[in-house]
Amino acid sequence: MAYQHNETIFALSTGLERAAIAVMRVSGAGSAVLLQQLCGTLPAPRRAVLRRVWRDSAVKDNLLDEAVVLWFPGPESYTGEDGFELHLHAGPAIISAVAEALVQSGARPAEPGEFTRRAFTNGRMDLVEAEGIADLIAAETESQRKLALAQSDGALSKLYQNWRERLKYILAYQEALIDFPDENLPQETEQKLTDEISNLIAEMQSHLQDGEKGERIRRGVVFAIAGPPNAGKSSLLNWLAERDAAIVSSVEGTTRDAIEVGGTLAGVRVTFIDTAGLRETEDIIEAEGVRRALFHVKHADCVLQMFPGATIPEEVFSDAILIGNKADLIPVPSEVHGHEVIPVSLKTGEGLKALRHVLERKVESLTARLPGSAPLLTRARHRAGVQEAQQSLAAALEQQWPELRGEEIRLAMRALGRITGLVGVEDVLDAIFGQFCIGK
Ligand SMILES: Nc1nc2c(c(=O)[nH]1)N(C=O)[C@@H](CNc1ccc(C(=O)N[C@@H](CCC(=O)O)C(=O)O)cc1)CN2
Ligand SMILES: Nc1nc2c(ncn2[C@@H]2O[C@H](COP(=O)(O)OP(=O)(O)OP(=O)(O)O)[C@@H](O)[C@H]2O)c(=O)[nH]1
Ligand SMILES: [Mg+2]
Repeated sequence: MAYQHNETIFALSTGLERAAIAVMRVSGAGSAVLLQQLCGTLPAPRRAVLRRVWRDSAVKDNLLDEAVVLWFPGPESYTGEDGFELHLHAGPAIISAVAEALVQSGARPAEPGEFTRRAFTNGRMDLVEAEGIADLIAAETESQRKLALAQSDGALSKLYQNWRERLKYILAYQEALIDFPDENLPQETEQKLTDEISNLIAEMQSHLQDGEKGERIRRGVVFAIAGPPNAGKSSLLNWLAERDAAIVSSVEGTTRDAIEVGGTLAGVRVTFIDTAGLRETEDIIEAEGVRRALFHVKHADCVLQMFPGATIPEEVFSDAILIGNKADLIPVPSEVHGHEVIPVSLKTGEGLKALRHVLERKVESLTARLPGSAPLLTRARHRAGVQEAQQSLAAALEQQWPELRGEEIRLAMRALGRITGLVGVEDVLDAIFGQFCIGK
Protein backbone atom coordinates (compact mmCIF):
# COMPACT_ATOMS: atom_id res chain seq x y z
CA MET A 1 0.00 0.00 0.00
CA ALA A 2 1.42 3.37 -0.98
CA TYR A 3 1.52 5.43 2.18
CA GLN A 4 0.11 8.95 2.16
CA HIS A 5 1.15 11.21 5.03
CA ASN A 6 -0.50 14.39 3.97
CA GLU A 7 -4.01 13.02 3.89
CA THR A 8 -6.18 14.10 6.78
CA ILE A 9 -7.79 11.11 8.46
CA PHE A 10 -10.57 10.75 11.00
CA ALA A 11 -12.13 8.01 13.08
CA LEU A 12 -14.47 7.46 15.93
CA SER A 13 -12.06 6.53 18.73
CA THR A 14 -14.61 5.50 21.32
CA GLY A 15 -16.54 2.22 21.40
CA LEU A 16 -19.40 1.53 19.04
CA GLU A 17 -21.76 0.32 21.76
CA ARG A 18 -24.20 2.89 23.08
CA ALA A 19 -22.41 5.47 25.22
CA ALA A 20 -23.00 9.09 26.21
CA ILE A 21 -19.95 10.64 24.57
CA ALA A 22 -18.20 9.83 21.28
CA VAL A 23 -14.68 11.01 20.53
CA MET A 24 -14.05 11.85 16.88
CA ARG A 25 -10.34 12.03 16.27
CA VAL A 26 -8.76 13.86 13.33
CA SER A 27 -5.10 13.99 12.24
CA GLY A 28 -3.22 15.40 9.28
CA ALA A 29 -2.12 18.58 7.55
CA GLY A 30 -5.68 19.76 6.87
CA SER A 31 -6.68 19.69 10.56
CA ALA A 32 -6.43 23.44 11.27
CA VAL A 33 -8.61 24.38 8.28
CA LEU A 34 -11.12 21.63 9.10
CA LEU A 35 -11.42 22.59 12.76
CA GLN A 36 -11.89 26.27 11.89
CA GLN A 37 -14.54 25.32 9.38
CA LEU A 38 -16.44 23.25 11.94
CA CYS A 39 -15.95 25.33 15.11
CA GLY A 40 -14.61 28.79 14.21
CA THR A 41 -11.35 30.08 15.69
CA LEU A 42 -8.71 27.59 16.87
CA PRO A 43 -8.78 26.99 20.64
CA ALA A 44 -5.57 27.20 22.70
CA PRO A 45 -3.43 24.09 22.17
CA ARG A 46 -4.41 21.04 24.26
CA ARG A 47 -7.13 22.90 26.20
CA ALA A 48 -10.64 21.52 26.41
CA VAL A 49 -13.20 24.10 25.26
CA LEU A 50 -16.94 23.97 24.66
CA ARG A 51 -17.87 24.83 21.07
CA ARG A 52 -20.76 24.65 18.67
CA VAL A 53 -19.99 22.30 15.79
CA TRP A 54 -21.30 23.43 12.39
CA ARG A 55 -21.17 21.94 8.92
CA ASP A 56 -19.77 25.37 8.03
CA SER A 57 -19.23 27.73 10.95
CA ALA A 58 -18.47 30.71 8.68
CA VAL A 59 -22.07 30.87 7.47
CA LYS A 60 -23.58 29.14 10.54
CA ASP A 61 -24.86 26.46 8.21
CA ASN A 62 -26.41 23.38 9.87
CA LEU A 63 -25.61 23.10 13.58
CA LEU A 64 -24.45 19.52 14.22
CA ASP A 65 -23.77 19.42 17.97
CA GLU A 66 -22.35 21.27 20.94
CA ALA A 67 -19.09 19.53 21.88
CA VAL A 68 -15.91 19.63 23.91
CA VAL A 69 -13.11 20.37 21.46
CA LEU A 70 -9.35 19.85 21.72
CA TRP A 71 -6.77 21.28 19.32
CA PHE A 72 -3.42 19.43 19.11
CA PRO A 73 -0.98 21.32 16.89
CA GLY A 74 1.94 19.15 15.70
CA PRO A 75 4.51 18.06 16.52
CA GLU A 76 3.33 18.03 20.16
CA SER A 77 0.52 15.58 19.47
CA TYR A 78 -0.05 11.83 19.59
CA THR A 79 0.63 11.38 15.86
CA GLY A 80 3.15 14.23 15.63
CA GLU A 81 0.84 15.91 13.09
CA ASP A 82 -1.74 18.63 13.56
CA GLY A 83 -4.88 17.07 14.92
CA PHE A 84 -8.02 17.69 16.92
CA GLU A 85 -10.72 15.89 18.83
CA LEU A 86 -14.45 16.47 19.01
CA HIS A 87 -16.06 15.00 22.13
CA LEU A 88 -19.58 14.71 20.74
CA HIS A 89 -22.89 13.54 22.12
CA ALA A 90 -22.82 9.91 21.02
CA GLY A 91 -26.02 9.95 18.97
CA PRO A 92 -25.54 7.90 15.78
CA ALA A 93 -27.06 10.74 13.72
CA ILE A 94 -24.55 13.24 15.16
CA ILE A 95 -21.62 10.91 14.50
CA SER A 96 -22.60 10.29 10.89
CA ALA A 97 -23.38 13.96 10.23
CA VAL A 98 -19.94 14.98 11.55
CA ALA A 99 -18.26 12.18 9.57
CA GLU A 100 -20.05 13.36 6.44
CA ALA A 101 -18.95 16.97 7.02
CA LEU A 102 -15.35 15.77 7.43
CA VAL A 103 -15.48 13.73 4.21
CA GLN A 104 -17.02 16.63 2.28
CA SER A 105 -14.10 18.77 3.39
CA GLY A 106 -11.54 16.30 2.08
CA ALA A 107 -10.76 14.06 5.08
CA ARG A 108 -11.05 10.30 4.79
CA PRO A 109 -11.81 7.53 7.32
CA ALA A 110 -8.66 6.17 8.98
CA GLU A 111 -7.53 2.60 8.51
CA PRO A 112 -6.99 0.34 11.54
CA GLY A 113 -3.99 1.53 13.54
CA GLU A 114 -3.35 4.45 11.21
CA PHE A 115 -3.02 7.09 13.96
CA THR A 116 -0.43 4.98 15.76
CA ARG A 117 1.27 4.12 12.47
CA ARG A 118 1.69 7.84 11.83
CA ALA A 119 3.02 8.29 15.38
CA PHE A 120 5.58 5.57 14.58
CA THR A 121 6.51 7.02 11.18
CA ASN A 122 6.92 10.46 12.76
CA GLY A 123 9.29 9.07 15.39
CA ARG A 124 6.89 9.57 18.31
CA MET A 125 7.31 5.92 19.36
CA ASP A 126 9.04 2.78 18.16
CA LEU A 127 7.44 -0.40 16.89
CA VAL A 128 7.66 -2.24 20.22
CA GLU A 129 5.89 0.64 22.00
CA ALA A 130 3.23 0.72 19.26
CA GLU A 131 2.62 -3.00 19.77
CA GLY A 132 2.38 -2.30 23.50
CA ILE A 133 -0.40 0.20 22.82
CA ALA A 134 -2.33 -2.38 20.79
CA ASP A 135 -1.94 -4.83 23.71
CA LEU A 136 -3.02 -2.16 26.20
CA ILE A 137 -6.29 -1.66 24.31
CA ALA A 138 -6.83 -5.43 24.15
CA ALA A 139 -5.87 -6.04 27.81
CA GLU A 140 -8.61 -7.80 29.79
CA THR A 141 -6.70 -8.80 32.91
CA GLU A 142 -4.46 -7.05 35.41
CA SER A 143 -1.39 -8.97 34.29
CA GLN A 144 -2.04 -8.11 30.62
CA ARG A 145 -2.54 -4.47 31.54
CA LYS A 146 0.73 -4.26 33.48
CA LEU A 147 2.70 -6.04 30.79
CA ALA A 148 1.29 -3.85 28.01
CA LEU A 149 1.74 -0.64 29.98
CA ALA A 150 5.43 -1.36 30.62
CA GLN A 151 5.88 -2.15 26.93
CA SER A 152 4.01 0.89 25.61
CA ASP A 153 5.99 3.01 28.05
CA GLY A 154 9.29 1.93 26.53
CA ALA A 155 10.68 -0.53 29.11
CA LEU A 156 11.08 -3.34 26.55
CA SER A 157 12.32 -0.95 23.85
CA LYS A 158 15.06 0.25 26.21
CA LEU A 159 16.30 -3.31 26.65
CA TYR A 160 16.60 -3.85 22.88
CA GLN A 161 18.06 -0.38 22.30
CA ASN A 162 20.64 -0.91 25.03
CA TRP A 163 21.83 -4.15 23.38
CA ARG A 164 22.07 -2.41 20.03
CA GLU A 165 24.02 0.55 21.51
CA ARG A 166 26.51 -1.79 23.13
CA LEU A 167 26.98 -3.60 19.82
CA LYS A 168 27.63 -0.25 18.18
CA TYR A 169 30.54 0.32 20.57
CA ILE A 170 31.90 -3.15 19.98
CA LEU A 171 31.65 -2.57 16.26
CA ALA A 172 33.51 0.74 16.53
CA TYR A 173 36.42 -1.04 18.23
CA GLN A 174 36.26 -3.84 15.65
CA GLU A 175 36.48 -1.28 12.87
CA ALA A 176 39.54 0.16 14.56
CA LEU A 177 41.07 -3.31 14.40
CA ILE A 178 40.31 -3.47 10.69
CA ASP A 179 41.52 0.03 9.85
CA PHE A 180 44.75 -0.12 11.82
CA PRO A 181 45.85 -3.74 11.69
CA ASP A 182 49.47 -2.79 12.37
CA GLU A 183 48.77 -0.83 15.47
CA ASN A 184 47.48 -4.01 17.05
CA LEU A 185 45.00 -3.07 19.73
CA PRO A 186 46.25 -4.38 23.01
CA GLN A 187 45.37 -7.97 23.76
CA GLU A 188 43.37 -6.65 26.69
CA THR A 189 40.99 -4.70 24.43
CA GLU A 190 40.36 -7.73 22.25
CA GLN A 191 39.58 -9.79 25.32
CA LYS A 192 37.18 -7.10 26.51
CA LEU A 193 35.33 -7.17 23.21
CA THR A 194 35.00 -10.94 23.37
CA ASP A 195 33.78 -10.74 26.96
CA GLU A 196 31.23 -8.09 26.11
CA ILE A 197 29.88 -10.18 23.21
CA SER A 198 29.63 -13.15 25.56
CA ASN A 199 27.79 -11.00 28.10
CA LEU A 200 25.30 -9.94 25.46
CA ILE A 201 24.75 -13.53 24.35
CA ALA A 202 24.07 -14.48 27.98
CA GLU A 203 21.67 -11.58 28.54
CA MET A 204 19.77 -12.50 25.37
CA GLN A 205 19.70 -16.10 26.53
CA SER A 206 18.07 -15.21 29.84
CA HIS A 207 15.57 -12.99 28.01
CA LEU A 208 14.72 -15.88 25.64
CA GLN A 209 14.53 -18.39 28.51
CA ASP A 210 11.90 -16.56 30.53
CA GLY A 211 9.66 -19.62 30.39
CA GLU A 212 7.45 -17.83 27.84
CA LYS A 213 5.89 -15.92 30.71
CA GLY A 214 5.22 -12.76 28.70
CA GLU A 215 3.72 -14.67 25.79
CA ARG A 216 1.59 -16.62 28.28
CA ILE A 217 0.30 -13.46 29.95
CA ARG A 218 -0.58 -12.02 26.53
CA ARG A 219 -2.38 -15.01 25.03
CA GLY A 220 -3.55 -16.55 28.32
CA VAL A 221 -2.51 -19.68 30.22
CA VAL A 222 -3.97 -22.76 28.52
CA PHE A 223 -5.32 -25.63 30.61
CA ALA A 224 -6.37 -28.84 28.83
CA ILE A 225 -8.84 -31.06 30.69
CA ALA A 226 -8.08 -34.70 29.83
CA GLY A 227 -8.82 -38.20 31.07
CA PRO A 228 -10.97 -41.26 30.39
CA PRO A 229 -14.63 -41.02 29.32
CA ASN A 230 -17.12 -40.23 32.08
CA ALA A 231 -14.45 -38.85 34.44
CA GLY A 232 -16.43 -35.62 34.78
CA LYS A 233 -14.27 -33.45 32.50
CA SER A 234 -17.18 -31.58 30.97
CA SER A 235 -18.70 -31.14 34.43
CA LEU A 236 -15.42 -29.54 35.51
CA LEU A 237 -15.40 -27.25 32.47
CA ASN A 238 -18.94 -26.10 33.22
CA TRP A 239 -18.02 -25.37 36.81
CA LEU A 240 -14.97 -23.36 35.73
CA ALA A 241 -17.00 -21.53 33.06
CA GLU A 242 -19.91 -20.93 35.46
CA ARG A 243 -22.26 -21.94 32.66
CA ASP A 244 -23.44 -24.95 30.66
CA ALA A 245 -20.71 -24.74 28.02
CA ALA A 246 -20.42 -28.50 27.36
CA ILE A 247 -22.90 -31.39 27.29
CA VAL A 248 -22.70 -33.60 30.38
CA SER A 249 -24.15 -37.10 30.24
CA SER A 250 -23.57 -40.58 31.63
CA VAL A 251 -22.91 -41.86 28.09
CA GLU A 252 -19.20 -42.57 27.65
CA GLY A 253 -17.75 -40.59 24.77
CA THR A 254 -20.18 -37.66 24.99
CA THR A 255 -17.59 -34.99 24.22
CA ARG A 256 -15.86 -35.16 20.84
CA ASP A 257 -14.97 -31.62 19.80
CA ALA A 258 -12.58 -29.71 22.01
CA ILE A 259 -14.55 -26.98 23.79
CA GLU A 260 -12.70 -23.82 24.82
CA VAL A 261 -13.80 -21.43 27.53
CA GLY A 262 -11.99 -18.25 28.58
CA GLY A 263 -11.76 -16.79 32.04
CA THR A 264 -9.57 -15.01 34.57
CA LEU A 265 -7.63 -16.60 37.42
CA ALA A 266 -5.39 -14.68 39.81
CA GLY A 267 -5.57 -11.66 37.48
CA VAL A 268 -4.37 -13.72 34.51
CA ARG A 269 -6.21 -14.56 31.32
CA VAL A 270 -6.81 -18.33 31.13
CA THR A 271 -8.34 -20.76 28.64
CA PHE A 272 -9.79 -24.12 29.66
CA ILE A 273 -10.18 -26.76 26.95
CA ASP A 274 -12.52 -29.71 27.54
CA THR A 275 -11.61 -32.72 25.41
CA ALA A 276 -12.93 -36.11 24.33
CA GLY A 277 -12.46 -38.95 26.83
CA LEU A 278 -9.26 -40.87 26.05
CA ARG A 279 -9.90 -44.46 24.98
CA GLU A 280 -9.43 -46.91 22.11
CA THR A 281 -12.43 -46.66 19.84
CA GLU A 282 -13.77 -47.95 16.52
CA ASP A 283 -15.89 -44.85 16.04
CA ILE A 284 -13.97 -42.66 13.59
CA ILE A 285 -15.48 -39.42 14.86
CA GLU A 286 -14.69 -40.21 18.45
CA ALA A 287 -11.18 -41.31 17.36
CA GLU A 288 -10.69 -37.88 15.79
CA GLY A 289 -11.83 -36.34 19.08
CA VAL A 290 -9.24 -38.42 20.94
CA ARG A 291 -6.55 -37.31 18.48
CA ARG A 292 -7.47 -33.68 19.14
CA ALA A 293 -7.50 -34.31 22.89
CA LEU A 294 -3.93 -35.62 22.71
CA PHE A 295 -2.94 -32.57 20.66
CA HIS A 296 -4.21 -30.27 23.42
CA VAL A 297 -2.55 -32.39 26.13
CA LYS A 298 0.72 -31.89 24.27
CA HIS A 299 0.39 -28.14 23.70
CA ALA A 300 -1.31 -26.92 26.87
CA ASP A 301 0.64 -25.05 29.55
CA CYS A 302 -0.86 -27.43 32.10
CA VAL A 303 -3.06 -30.56 31.89
CA LEU A 304 -5.92 -31.04 34.32
CA GLN A 305 -5.78 -34.84 34.33
CA MET A 306 -9.03 -36.17 35.62
CA PHE A 307 -10.04 -39.67 36.64
CA PRO A 308 -13.19 -40.97 38.24
CA GLY A 309 -12.75 -42.25 41.79
CA ALA A 310 -10.75 -45.46 41.99
CA THR A 311 -9.95 -45.76 38.26
CA ILE A 312 -6.28 -44.91 38.59
CA PRO A 313 -4.58 -43.62 35.42
CA GLU A 314 -1.71 -45.73 34.05
CA GLU A 315 0.40 -42.73 33.13
CA VAL A 316 0.60 -39.23 34.50
CA PHE A 317 1.07 -36.52 31.84
CA SER A 318 3.91 -34.09 32.27
CA ASP A 319 2.82 -30.70 33.67
CA ALA A 320 -0.36 -32.29 34.97
CA ILE A 321 -2.51 -31.57 37.98
CA LEU A 322 -4.20 -34.82 39.00
CA ILE A 323 -7.86 -34.54 39.91
CA GLY A 324 -9.76 -37.50 41.35
CA ASN A 325 -13.47 -36.92 40.78
CA LYS A 326 -16.65 -38.47 42.16
CA ALA A 327 -15.36 -38.41 45.73
CA ASP A 328 -19.02 -38.58 46.79
CA LEU A 329 -19.29 -42.12 45.36
CA ILE A 330 -15.88 -43.71 45.80
CA PRO A 331 -12.88 -42.88 48.00
CA VAL A 332 -10.20 -41.13 45.91
CA PRO A 333 -6.54 -42.16 46.49
CA SER A 334 -4.42 -39.34 47.91
CA GLU A 335 -1.64 -40.00 45.44
CA VAL A 336 -1.01 -41.80 42.14
CA HIS A 337 2.48 -42.96 41.09
CA GLY A 338 3.92 -40.54 43.64
CA HIS A 339 1.88 -37.56 42.37
CA GLU A 340 -0.51 -35.75 44.66
CA VAL A 341 -4.20 -36.09 43.81
CA ILE A 342 -6.82 -33.44 44.46
CA PRO A 343 -10.05 -35.19 45.47
CA VAL A 344 -13.22 -33.44 44.28
CA SER A 345 -16.85 -34.04 43.57
CA LEU A 346 -18.43 -32.00 40.83
CA LYS A 347 -21.74 -33.30 42.12
CA THR A 348 -21.51 -32.15 45.75
CA GLY A 349 -18.90 -29.44 45.27
CA GLU A 350 -16.46 -30.90 47.78
CA GLY A 351 -12.79 -30.15 47.10
CA LEU A 352 -13.57 -27.49 44.49
CA LYS A 353 -12.39 -24.62 46.65
CA ALA A 354 -9.08 -26.38 47.19
CA LEU A 355 -8.89 -27.07 43.44
CA ARG A 356 -9.44 -23.41 42.59
CA HIS A 357 -6.65 -22.54 45.00
CA VAL A 358 -4.27 -25.00 43.30
CA LEU A 359 -5.16 -23.60 39.86
CA GLU A 360 -4.51 -20.05 41.04
CA ARG A 361 -1.11 -21.03 42.44
CA LYS A 362 -0.32 -22.79 39.16
CA VAL A 363 -1.24 -19.73 37.10
CA GLU A 364 0.88 -17.57 39.37
CA SER A 365 3.90 -19.83 39.06
CA LEU A 366 3.50 -19.93 35.25
CA THR A 367 3.46 -16.13 34.98
CA ALA A 368 5.12 -14.80 38.15
CA ARG A 369 8.14 -12.55 37.99
CA LEU A 370 10.57 -11.23 40.51
CA PRO A 371 10.08 -7.56 41.35
CA GLY A 372 12.42 -5.38 39.33
CA SER A 373 13.33 -8.14 36.90
CA ALA A 374 13.99 -7.38 33.22
CA PRO A 375 10.98 -6.80 30.93
CA LEU A 376 9.41 -9.95 29.53
CA LEU A 377 9.44 -11.06 25.93
CA THR A 378 5.88 -10.73 24.64
CA ARG A 379 5.80 -11.69 20.98
CA ALA A 380 7.06 -14.35 18.59
CA ARG A 381 8.27 -11.49 16.36
CA HIS A 382 10.59 -10.24 19.10
CA ARG A 383 11.70 -13.76 20.00
CA ALA A 384 12.72 -14.40 16.39
CA GLY A 385 14.70 -11.14 16.28
CA VAL A 386 16.55 -11.78 19.54
CA GLN A 387 17.33 -15.36 18.46
CA GLU A 388 18.72 -14.09 15.19
CA ALA A 389 20.87 -11.48 16.96
CA GLN A 390 22.13 -14.08 19.39
CA GLN A 391 23.06 -16.49 16.59
CA SER A 392 24.96 -13.77 14.76
CA LEU A 393 26.90 -12.95 17.93
CA ALA A 394 27.74 -16.61 18.46
CA ALA A 395 28.98 -16.66 14.86
CA ALA A 396 30.97 -13.48 15.53
CA LEU A 397 32.84 -15.20 18.35
CA GLU A 398 33.77 -18.03 15.96
CA GLN A 399 35.25 -15.65 13.40
CA GLN A 400 39.00 -15.06 13.48
CA TRP A 401 39.00 -12.24 10.91
CA PRO A 402 37.94 -8.84 12.26
CA GLU A 403 36.19 -8.03 8.96
CA LEU A 404 33.96 -11.10 9.18
CA ARG A 405 33.45 -10.61 12.86
CA GLY A 406 32.30 -7.05 12.19
CA GLU A 407 29.89 -8.35 9.58
CA GLU A 408 28.26 -10.72 12.08
CA ILE A 409 27.95 -7.92 14.65
CA ARG A 410 26.30 -5.74 12.02
CA LEU A 411 23.80 -8.55 11.32
CA ALA A 412 23.01 -8.79 15.02
CA MET A 413 22.43 -5.03 15.19
CA ARG A 414 20.15 -5.28 12.19
CA ALA A 415 18.10 -8.04 13.78
CA LEU A 416 17.62 -5.89 16.91
CA GLY A 417 16.88 -2.81 14.83
CA ARG A 418 14.10 -4.66 13.05
CA ILE A 419 12.41 -5.41 16.39
CA THR A 420 12.12 -1.75 17.37
CA GLY A 421 11.46 -0.69 13.76
CA LEU A 422 14.69 1.21 13.33
CA VAL A 423 15.61 -0.60 10.11
CA GLY A 424 14.02 -2.55 7.24
CA VAL A 425 10.48 -2.99 8.47
CA GLU A 426 8.29 -1.66 5.63
CA ASP A 427 7.20 -5.23 4.89
CA VAL A 428 5.90 -5.88 8.43
CA LEU A 429 4.11 -2.57 9.06
CA ASP A 430 0.89 -3.47 7.23
CA ALA A 431 0.69 -6.73 9.18
CA ILE A 432 1.37 -5.08 12.55
CA PHE A 433 -0.88 -2.04 12.26
CA GLY A 434 -3.60 -3.96 10.42
CA GLN A 435 -4.30 -5.77 13.70
CA PHE A 436 -5.10 -2.53 15.51
CA CYS A 437 -8.63 -1.32 15.94
CA ILE A 438 -9.90 1.64 13.96
CA GLY A 439 -9.42 4.96 15.71
CA LYS A 440 -6.09 3.98 17.26
N1 LIG B 1 -8.88 12.29 24.59
C1 LIG B 1 -7.84 11.49 24.46
N2 LIG B 1 -7.51 10.64 25.45
C2 LIG B 1 -6.45 9.80 25.29
C3 LIG B 1 -5.67 9.79 24.12
C4 LIG B 1 -6.05 10.71 23.08
O1 LIG B 1 -5.43 10.76 22.01
N3 LIG B 1 -7.12 11.53 23.30
N4 LIG B 1 -4.60 8.92 24.00
C5 LIG B 1 -4.07 8.53 22.80
O2 LIG B 1 -3.53 7.49 22.62
C6 LIG B 1 -4.04 8.34 25.21
C7 LIG B 1 -3.12 9.34 25.82
N5 LIG B 1 -1.99 9.52 24.98
C8 LIG B 1 -1.56 10.71 24.46
C9 LIG B 1 -0.23 10.83 24.13
C10 LIG B 1 0.28 12.03 23.73
C11 LIG B 1 -0.55 13.14 23.59
C12 LIG B 1 0.01 14.46 23.25
O3 LIG B 1 -0.69 15.34 22.82
N6 LIG B 1 1.30 14.65 23.49
C13 LIG B 1 2.04 15.88 23.29
C14 LIG B 1 1.73 16.90 24.39
C15 LIG B 1 2.01 16.44 25.77
C16 LIG B 1 1.58 17.46 26.85
O4 LIG B 1 0.47 17.95 26.82
O5 LIG B 1 2.44 17.70 27.70
C17 LIG B 1 3.52 15.54 23.23
O6 LIG B 1 3.90 14.49 23.71
O7 LIG B 1 4.26 16.34 22.68
C18 LIG B 1 -1.91 12.99 23.88
C19 LIG B 1 -2.42 11.79 24.30
C20 LIG B 1 -5.14 7.92 26.14
N7 LIG B 1 -6.15 8.95 26.30
N1 LIG C 1 -21.71 -38.96 41.43
C1 LIG C 1 -21.06 -38.12 40.67
N2 LIG C 1 -21.30 -38.05 39.36
C2 LIG C 1 -20.60 -37.14 38.62
C3 LIG C 1 -19.64 -36.31 39.18
N3 LIG C 1 -19.11 -35.56 38.21
C4 LIG C 1 -19.73 -35.91 37.08
N4 LIG C 1 -20.64 -36.87 37.32
C5 LIG C 1 -21.51 -37.55 36.35
O1 LIG C 1 -20.67 -38.35 35.52
C6 LIG C 1 -21.19 -38.38 34.19
C7 LIG C 1 -20.11 -37.97 33.21
O2 LIG C 1 -19.82 -36.60 33.38
P1 LIG C 1 -19.16 -35.75 32.24
O3 LIG C 1 -18.79 -34.45 32.83
O4 LIG C 1 -20.03 -35.73 31.04
O5 LIG C 1 -17.88 -36.63 31.95
P2 LIG C 1 -16.79 -36.47 30.80
O6 LIG C 1 -15.48 -36.78 31.42
O7 LIG C 1 -16.91 -35.16 30.15
O8 LIG C 1 -17.16 -37.63 29.79
P3 LIG C 1 -16.86 -37.76 28.22
O9 LIG C 1 -17.25 -36.47 27.56
O10 LIG C 1 -17.71 -38.87 27.79
O11 LIG C 1 -15.42 -38.07 28.08
C8 LIG C 1 -22.40 -37.47 34.18
O12 LIG C 1 -23.54 -38.27 34.36
C9 LIG C 1 -22.18 -36.58 35.39
O13 LIG C 1 -23.39 -36.10 35.94
C10 LIG C 1 -19.39 -36.42 40.59
O14 LIG C 1 -18.55 -35.76 41.18
N5 LIG C 1 -20.12 -37.35 41.28
MG1 LIG D 1 -17.28 -34.59 28.24
